[in-house]
Amino acid sequence: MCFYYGYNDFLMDKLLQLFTVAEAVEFFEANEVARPVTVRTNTLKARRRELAQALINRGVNLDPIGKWTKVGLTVFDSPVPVGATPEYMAGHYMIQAAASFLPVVALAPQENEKVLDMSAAPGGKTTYCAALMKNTGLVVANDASRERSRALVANIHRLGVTNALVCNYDGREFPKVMGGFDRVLLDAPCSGTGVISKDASVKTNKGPEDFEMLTRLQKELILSAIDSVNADSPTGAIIVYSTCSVTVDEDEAVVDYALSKRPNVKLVETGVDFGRAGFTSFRGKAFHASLALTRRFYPHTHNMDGFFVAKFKKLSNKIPAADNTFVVPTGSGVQFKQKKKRAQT
Ligand SMILES: C[S@@+](CC[C@H](N)C(=O)[O-])C[C@H]1O[C@@H](n2cnc3c(N)ncnc32)[C@H](O)[C@@H]1O
Repeated sequence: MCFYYGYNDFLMDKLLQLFTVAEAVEFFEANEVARPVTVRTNTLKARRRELAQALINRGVNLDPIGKWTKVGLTVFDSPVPVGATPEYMAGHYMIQAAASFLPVVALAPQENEKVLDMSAAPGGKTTYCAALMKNTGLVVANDASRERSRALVANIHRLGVTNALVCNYDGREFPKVMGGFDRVLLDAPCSGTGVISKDASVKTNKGPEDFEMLTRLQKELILSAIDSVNADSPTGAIIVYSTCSVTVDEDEAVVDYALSKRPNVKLVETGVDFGRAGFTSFRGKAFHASLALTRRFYPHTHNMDGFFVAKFKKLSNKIPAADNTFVVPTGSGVQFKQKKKRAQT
């Protein structure tokens, strides 16, 4: 199979652990085929019906993506490049993979909230958040890479987003730089095993040390994301963790780690009513039972990129720590460590 599909032994083993052999073959086959081109209507500037008509008038053959989104269109074929139409230039839509809508659907940002997109470039999800918030409140669009942030800034301008602030911190520096958010999206840097049809180099360019490095970073980032949210937010206190990878190490294992380190959060329904439930155990390791609330999306079952989405609700700004102290994270209002009072007997 490695030879036939062109994967290295390490990744082939990892992926085979996820599926029966028959389903693994379906997954590998789906990775050989490009996913449909999809676009998201930018509701800050356009309505889907009018956008669809404008594109049809240019000879584009399209349809709504599905019942679960009111803003997505699938483009079957087009006589003009969809990234160069006057409607595209005017910011009426974003070319965005259908699966990449899902973390924002789960995040469900509200008008006038303060939202952090911790790893935002090139901005598909930031601009979707801004549209749902109708350009009110604030979206802090952060990405560690200044280079990748150029596209983020360009998309923010093209789509007419006026409530975003772009910055280039390492996400692990939050909430020290800024905290108290109503919602945080961590669309984490990952191995990209869900998007092999777009980038076949993933088949061979990742080894054990890459996974070690990535999962360590994902674990550090998810704790920062949680600590950056204000549990007392009257409308939110929500964290969404997503990846475009299907490996358990980068998905359920990271979420399970976060639940163990931050008992002040719990998993909740993602609000996406399709996708497969996350693993509650894997290769003999049991995860928290609530991992069943997370969602997995696969190219061979949903005809979209492989994706993982988990949604947390933060219950308290205090982190019960192992040494009997409560740690109140910086940026959430108070900055101190306090000895937990012993229960009076
Ligand atoms: C999956 S991509 C984000 C895609 C983006 N959310 C979108 O929808 O357009 C992951 C991003 O994480 C950024 N990144 C990597 N390490 C980071 C870190 N330590 N802190 C913040 N961002 C980081 C990368 O530069 C990359 O742009």
